[in-house]
Amino acid sequence: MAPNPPSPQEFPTPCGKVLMDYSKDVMKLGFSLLELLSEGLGLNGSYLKDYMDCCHISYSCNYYPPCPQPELTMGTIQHTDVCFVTVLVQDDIGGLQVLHQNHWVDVPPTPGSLVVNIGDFLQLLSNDKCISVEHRAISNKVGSRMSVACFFSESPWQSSKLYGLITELLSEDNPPKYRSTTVKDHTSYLHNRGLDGTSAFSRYKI
Ligand SMILES: O=C(O)CCC(=O)C(=O)O
Ligand SMILES: [Fe+2]
Repeated sequence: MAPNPPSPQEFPTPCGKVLMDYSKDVMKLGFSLLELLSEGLGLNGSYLKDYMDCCHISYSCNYYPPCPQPELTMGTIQHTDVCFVTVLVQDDIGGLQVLHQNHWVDVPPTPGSLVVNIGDFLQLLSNDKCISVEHRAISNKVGSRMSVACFFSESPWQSSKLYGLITELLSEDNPPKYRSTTVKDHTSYLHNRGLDGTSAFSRYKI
């Protein structure tokens, strides 16, 4: 959706306008979140947005049909998001779960609310101050479910910038836990590896 949104003809007719309108608002929200997260990390408010080579926004629009035997399958398997931040809107069916202290915890839908996830790159940049949450979506037999995840990242195809611990956060007490990587390298590693449910971070551990 950004920086180069598709042309209106490329969208399915019912959702083109609504996605474009939503994009404008969710971008404002995403940039405010990046500002707050920068401040939370003790950095200048514009730090994270400026640090990203080019803010790339993509969507994953998920449709989960009802399933007669949900215990035999999975909606979206365990993973972390390959981005800085994700803003997710879900309908009222439910199914999203996060891994907390080795237990799967439901993230029940709250009308009018959005879910914000930290992604892999923010964990890498912040040296684990922000944690890229393991999550999944389970299937259900109640009815079909939809969710739209908006990822704030950088285009894996357009940038070869190396992302690692933010230098301002580096100190004797806070040495880098991970080696730097590019969005392209991390994305292609995950695509080749597939969704096997293991953490991607062990690969970068120093
Ligand atoms: O459907 C959901 O609630 C989660 C979707 C998700 O994790 C994703 O698209 O990355
Ligand atoms: Fe996700």
